[in-house]
Amino acid sequence: MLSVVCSFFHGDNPNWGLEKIKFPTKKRKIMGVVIINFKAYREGSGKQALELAKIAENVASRVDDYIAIAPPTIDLAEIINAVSIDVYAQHVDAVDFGSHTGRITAEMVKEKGAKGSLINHSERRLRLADIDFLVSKFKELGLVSIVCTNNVATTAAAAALNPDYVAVEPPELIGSGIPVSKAEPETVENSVKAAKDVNPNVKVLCGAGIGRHEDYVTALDLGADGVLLASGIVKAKDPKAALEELVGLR
Ligand SMILES: O=C(CO)COP(=O)(O)O
Repeated sequence: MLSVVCSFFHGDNPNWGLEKIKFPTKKRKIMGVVIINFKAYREGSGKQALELAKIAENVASRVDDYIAIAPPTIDLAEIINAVSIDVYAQHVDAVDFGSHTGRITAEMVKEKGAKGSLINHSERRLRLADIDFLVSKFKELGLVSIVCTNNVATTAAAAALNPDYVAVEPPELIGSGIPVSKAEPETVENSVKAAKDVNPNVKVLCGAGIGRHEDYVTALDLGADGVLLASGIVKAKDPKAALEELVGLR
């Protein structure tokens, strides 16, 4: 996957006799997965969630990267009806329909049109047996499973359950603005290796502190299929500009 990336053309070509001219860096041509988790941020819920979803849809329409969103559950139905990009839940409970007050089942989010869900986010951890239950249930229902993990060992364990994606996010870097792909490249690289050793079909995302184009490029260079991110876009002063920068449109 080494150079899916090839996204930089630093431009002085001596053959053209234009040594002195610096051509602008051209960023596009990176086609990974970008999943934006709105969490329970004020900027990512209610009316603002809808605005953010439309921004993601607009940017997605201008690139070949796979851009999807995970808004709060309460906003899922409205957003799914309003945009054409894939929408994921942030969490579902490991239960079937039944007497479970306040719970959300996988069937419920599927009925609303969700593409899948994050499972076991570090802010919403589950027991191993529950993760296994959900991954199997998602397969039966045709939902896409994204199992979040915190390190190399748990990434390998999650990959063994055969989800569609694993997403490694060191909790100490979440929301820090310090990108995992720069601060802990070995975590990303070794997670990719460990996950693919166990399950060559699983796709691997990394997340925590990702916000800039170079963080995304580095993640792909390290072998990841893409990034899972939140605050870098959701809490940005100008989320549209931030997402455009992330995917290399500016
Ligand atoms: O938890 C995350 C995405 O699920 C990462 O959050 P930040 O992008 O805010 O670090």
